Amino acid sequence: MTTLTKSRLEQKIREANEAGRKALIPYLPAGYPDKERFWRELSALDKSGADIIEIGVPFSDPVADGPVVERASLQCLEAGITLDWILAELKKRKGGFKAGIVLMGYYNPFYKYGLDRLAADAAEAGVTGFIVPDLPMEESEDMTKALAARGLDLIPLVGLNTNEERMKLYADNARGYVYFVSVLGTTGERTSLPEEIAGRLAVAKRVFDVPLALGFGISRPEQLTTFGDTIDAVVFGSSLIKHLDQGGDSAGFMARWK
Ligand SMILES: O=P(O)(O)OC[C@@H](O)[C@@H](O)c1c[nH]c2ccccc12
Repeated sequence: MTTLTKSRLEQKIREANEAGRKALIPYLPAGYPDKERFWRELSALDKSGADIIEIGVPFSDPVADGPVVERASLQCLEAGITLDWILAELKKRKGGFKAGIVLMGYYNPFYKYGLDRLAADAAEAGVTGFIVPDLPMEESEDMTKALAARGLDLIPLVGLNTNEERMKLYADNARGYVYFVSVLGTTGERTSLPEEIAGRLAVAKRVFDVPLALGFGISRPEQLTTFGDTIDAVVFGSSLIKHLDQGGDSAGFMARWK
């Protein structure tokens, strides 16, 4: 594949690492907790240290979402949040965020929108990448191509059950960063992370040139101490949503990570 420009997402993570810290990637479902406040929280995340912001596209059958994310995104779905709305609202704010913007969503709404149109409109709206948990690598060529034509990345998800051979296949096309899923199961906070993570991360670190982001079940920096430099970025969703539900704000949540 021809790489026209260096990935903005990779750059964001490298910049954070050069400043001596892990890149921070908060996740919020689009339109959560409500349409207006969502954009305020997004700006607050952007101003309080987010390097990349992952925006969830609500979907009726979110197979990889745990209870907290699922409830939040269903609420957004019921409030009428659509991919069109997300792209139109982002377009109005283009250039307003320092952080890279990634859309996380299931394949069906993207496919229905039309992959070329999606890539064009997303680029216009300032989006820099996509995460599509239910799109297997074997079926991702069309989307990867459509996105690449606009300089956008499709972020691969790898996990504890991804063997080295398969990681190498992903590595051929990996751009932006690799999302390493810390648990076998759905999103959501965990009291402890599986012990085999460190070993699998070490393999991933060897195989991939792009940065590694760890996500699923992360709520505090202390959970990361054992992984040292093998991870370059951290993703958190459920813990941020809960923090907002309990009356907190995004800036307060981000302060934990300073
Ligand atoms: O909620 P957690 O455990 O912090 O995990 C991140 C997560 O919410 C976000 O990245 C995400 C939400 N739904 C997903 C589906 C697949 C992969 C990732 C996601």
